[in-house]
Amino acid sequence: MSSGLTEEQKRRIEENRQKALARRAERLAAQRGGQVVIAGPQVKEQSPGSRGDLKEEYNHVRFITQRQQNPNSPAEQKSYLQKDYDHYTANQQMAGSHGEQQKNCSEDSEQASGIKRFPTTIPNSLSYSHKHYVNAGGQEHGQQALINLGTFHATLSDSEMLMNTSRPTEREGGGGASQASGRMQKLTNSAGAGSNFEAASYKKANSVTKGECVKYGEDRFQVKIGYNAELIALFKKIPSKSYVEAANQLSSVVVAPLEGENAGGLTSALVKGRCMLISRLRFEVDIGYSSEVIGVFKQMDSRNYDMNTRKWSFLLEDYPKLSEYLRFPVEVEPLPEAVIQTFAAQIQRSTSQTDIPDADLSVVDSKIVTSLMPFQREGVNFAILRNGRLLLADDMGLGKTIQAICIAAYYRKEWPLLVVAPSSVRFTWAEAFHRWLPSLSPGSTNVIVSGKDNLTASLINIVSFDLLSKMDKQLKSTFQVVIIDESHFLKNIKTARCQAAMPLLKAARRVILLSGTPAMSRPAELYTQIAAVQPAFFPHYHSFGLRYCDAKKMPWGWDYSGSSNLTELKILLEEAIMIRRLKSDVLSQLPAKQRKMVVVAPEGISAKSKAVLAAEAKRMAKGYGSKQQEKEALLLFYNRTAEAKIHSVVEYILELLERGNDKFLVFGHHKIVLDAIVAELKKKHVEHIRIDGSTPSAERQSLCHKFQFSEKQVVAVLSLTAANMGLTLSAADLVVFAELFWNPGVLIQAEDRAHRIGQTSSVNVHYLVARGTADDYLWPMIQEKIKVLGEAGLSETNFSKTAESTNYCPKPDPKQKTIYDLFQRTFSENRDDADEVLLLEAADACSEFDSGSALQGTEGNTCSVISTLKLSRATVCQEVCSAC
Ligand SMILES: Nc1ncnc2c1ncn2[C@@H]1O[C@H](COP(=O)(O)OP(=O)(O)OP(=O)(O)O)[C@@H](O)[C@H]1O
Repeated sequence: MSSGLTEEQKRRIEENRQKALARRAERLAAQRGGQVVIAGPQVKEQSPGSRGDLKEEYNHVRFITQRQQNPNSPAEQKSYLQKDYDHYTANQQMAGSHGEQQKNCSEDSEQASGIKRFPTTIPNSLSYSHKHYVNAGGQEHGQQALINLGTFHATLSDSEMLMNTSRPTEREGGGGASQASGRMQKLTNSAGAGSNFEAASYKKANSVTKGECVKYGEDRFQVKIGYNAELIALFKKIPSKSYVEAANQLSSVVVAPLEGENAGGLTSALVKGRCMLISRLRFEVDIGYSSEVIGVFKQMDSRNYDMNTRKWSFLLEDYPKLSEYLRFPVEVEPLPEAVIQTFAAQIQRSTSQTDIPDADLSVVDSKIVTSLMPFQREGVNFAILRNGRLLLADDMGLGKTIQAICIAAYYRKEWPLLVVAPSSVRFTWAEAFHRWLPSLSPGSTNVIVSGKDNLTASLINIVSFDLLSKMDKQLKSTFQVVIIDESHFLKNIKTARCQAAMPLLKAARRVILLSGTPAMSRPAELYTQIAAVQPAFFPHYHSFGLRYCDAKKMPWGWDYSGSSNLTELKILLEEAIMIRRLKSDVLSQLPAKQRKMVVVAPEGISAKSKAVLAAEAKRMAKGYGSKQQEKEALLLFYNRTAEAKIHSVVEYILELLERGNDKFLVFGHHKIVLDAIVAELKKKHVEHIRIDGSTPSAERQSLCHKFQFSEKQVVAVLSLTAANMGLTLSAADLVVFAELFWNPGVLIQAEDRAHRIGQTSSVNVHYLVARGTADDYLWPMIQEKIKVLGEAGLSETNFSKTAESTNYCPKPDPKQKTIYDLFQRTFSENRDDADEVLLLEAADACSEFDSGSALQGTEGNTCSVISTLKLSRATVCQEVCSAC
């Protein structure tokens, strides 16, 4: 409403108002007479200069400060205001830190000390059971006297005021503020409350007269209110525009302004706040100061005041009562519907589930059930308690796969199952299903390799994110059970993969999202995953954004990149959506190393490479005349494997980076592999170190130091043969083998660059294995060798039990058997002649370039493989082997 006042009128009104305030402060100070003493913490006197530091939420403090800045304010008045301010400061502390804390500690001492305590109940007179209408014309209307306050700008004539003098009784007041009124409460303007909180609150406890403004004719309004002498006195002294504001400064009066107006036309009249969940049982109200609000708070049995945060909190069971009491013009943002739904049991005081019950997993293969570690079993229980819809956000390497398979198997009757995963791990998923669920028949997994494949061909269908978005026609068929591996790949709602997946997820009965890093930088990234698990929680992104992303309107639209109410979001997630354990939480249940075989995507291997490898295998299957020829053939096969794997290896490393993995080590043997990885890292501006045979020893330590202590260094690219010993790289807890090696000792030593003193975590080891390559023979051989070493107590770690790899054996066809035997013979039977010799040959051939190599100083053998290939040793060695 526009005032239409001249500047002079405004100034006079303001002056009058200041005077009224000053008078009131004086009167209240006299009433106190220095006798009301509040026990509690010593209140620090605030200097005027310090006011600017006060928190914004205390609107009344701002208000007072404005006045003090008013050059028209009399000096005398200033001193009152200063007094009021000091009182406010003292009482603010009392109302909160002291007032509430003393519920526990000072109420007893009060009696003993004779110190007066702050009243703890809201007056009954806040109700509307008796209305007294008084008008400026002085007509009394029966029981209802109308105070017609004239036009908004007029001055009230003192003598004309007639009042109904009947006072509301305790009984008439009913049992509480808005309970009786059933309508919105008007709580005081913070300015008034702040100006003399202590005395005001004290009086308020005994009697509060509640009223409201209503329109009366064209340009007038009335105040409907019960009798209140203080109010009448005030009305007589001030200009009408200031009535409501001034009235609300009286602690014994509550007047709701005209609809659409704030009291006295001031925006500060509203007391604004918001409710936030702070634990599974409690919520907090963050609100501007108001004595009445505190009065309401004190009616709640479960109230608690936090001295540090200066905030009030309550049990959720008080939420309905409190939200009923705190109504306009107390504007309190309620708890989101998602929170109310999730914590309905606590709100309704029914007992809430604290322990997750053990699910009956008798329908699931016993192999997987008995293999679950205790925390994994808890994860499965959590999922089943939530009807198979969850985000499993365990740290990397904690076995999300086994848990997801177990959860999905619990709902086996609802299969076919869809698994959506990064393309590099699709085959690893297929292997894992067969490993953990031996009851599955061999043909029950269907790995989709092209957009033309049938998405529902088998009981278990595994597809990459990218292919899923290309199979839109088939997406019409729904799956009841869906697993999404690395679900943060869906964080951007605009991507094709997300748009393809979301309808599927919303339609499915069970949704199992897996991610070690569900959000990497901001809550906005969680929205799609929350919507996938609980579509009803936040049907609109905007409401989620407002609550948790500190959404801000910008000239170009809404900015959701911030964060807000994170404690509440965390509790909500943990209660209804997500289970997340960090490695450190479950370290005692974990083995020191967790090895995993990753079957890389075969599409990464070109048709040409496949043909070359097939030709090599065919030749090998025929056998050779001498051992030397056998060795040479094997090494050639190994070289070809390296070439073939490059693309898939690089893809896997990029996926690890996309997941936001911390530092990790990548070991490879061939120079072309390391070169390709490094080239890609450079392209993507990923900081890394590289240590291979050409790295001078003087530089190795400084590179290691850089990797260990610089946050920026993400990847260490290492030569299997030149960097498997003597280096400490424990800043990483993930080791990736881009290539296999026939000597498990070398692999274990390489793993131990991360798994060594200084390592506080369990180390994850990923072996990248490509089908149709030398890996088909190397991998089972490595497993076998490590098993033997472990059984003989010669290896600290083995692949059994928790670190066991997938069963990955060459198919029992005669050709493969021959090649496998060839590998076994060459690399196992005669270790001195094979493993070390082959390894050292390469190093020896180029030791002149490799002064710091771990292999330096080893008795050299000639690089017989190379020489028999009739190529220049140095050239081939440099081209092939990264040790050089
Ligand atoms: N209970 C278990 N018994 C045996 N092996 C296990 C168990 N839990 C996990 N593992 C093994 O630990 C390794 C890591 O598990 P998995 O790949 O499921 O972890 P993850 O949490 O999915 O990690 P990432 O986030 O890297 O994908 C795998 O080799 C897996 O087989």
